[in-house]
Amino acid sequence: MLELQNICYRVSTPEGELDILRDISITIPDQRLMVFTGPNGGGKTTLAKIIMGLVQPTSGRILYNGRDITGLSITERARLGISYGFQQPPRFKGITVHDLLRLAAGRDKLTKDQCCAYLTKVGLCANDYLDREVDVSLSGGEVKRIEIATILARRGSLMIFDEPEAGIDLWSFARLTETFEQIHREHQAAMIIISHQERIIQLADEIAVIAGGRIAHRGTTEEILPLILADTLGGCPVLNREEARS
Ligand SMILES: Nc1ncnc2c1ncn2[C@@H]1O[C@H](COP(=O)(O)OP(=O)(O)OP(=O)(O)O)[C@@H](O)[C@H]1O
Repeated sequence: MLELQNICYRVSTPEGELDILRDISITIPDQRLMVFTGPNGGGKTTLAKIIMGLVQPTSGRILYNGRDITGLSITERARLGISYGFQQPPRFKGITVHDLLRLAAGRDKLTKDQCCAYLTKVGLCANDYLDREVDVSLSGGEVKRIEIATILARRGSLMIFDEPEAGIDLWSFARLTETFEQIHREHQAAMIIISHQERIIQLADEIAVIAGGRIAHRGTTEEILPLILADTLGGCPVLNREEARS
């Protein structure tokens, strides 16, 4: 179980101090599929990076399975089973897709067939990709899918995907959605998926709408999706309601 307690993140800018995240508290039980959604710049990626240890919160605590991991490095968190797929994945010149999958799997020795299975889950054919370098010759959508395959190969207990739909074609997206569904159905891991896609939002056990550095709203798909899909001519109804309350 992941517990975020009163997470704040403040940065100094030439214009002064800027609060990116303001007192975020949320608990994500094991095997839960949580979707973070909300307007651009709301703070979703920053929160995901704080969970992974890429960004250190200004204040607040992160507990994973009861242990305080706030001060742990990325590597230590990865060892505990947390993995994160970047919104814009890095490339690794000189490293093949096969190497990357084997590195991700760690001690598990991956056979070619297993690599093939992971690539298939993201809509890629192993024959075409296993020996290719993860360099600039790959398209954005290909790198994105390869990175997601490495997260699957890691077999962690908490997988965080940052806009997995970005740059991915409709066919691969459908395959990817099935993969998320399967992981969830088979209780393989907890997942946090940052997404703006209705199809992914529909998979969620719970949705958190993050806006202005706060959790503006939380609820089930049934509660949140109609609000998001409602007429937004006057702005986001979820957020408007929050503003009216405060
Ligand atoms: N180090 C920083 N210095 C200044 N501003 C920052 C810093 N890190 C994040 N921000 C700002 O904080 C806000 C939240 O960024 P973040 O990437 O978390 O948003 P997001 O909800 O993931 O957005 P999107 O949906 O566009 O990916 C943005 O306005 C961003 O420019």
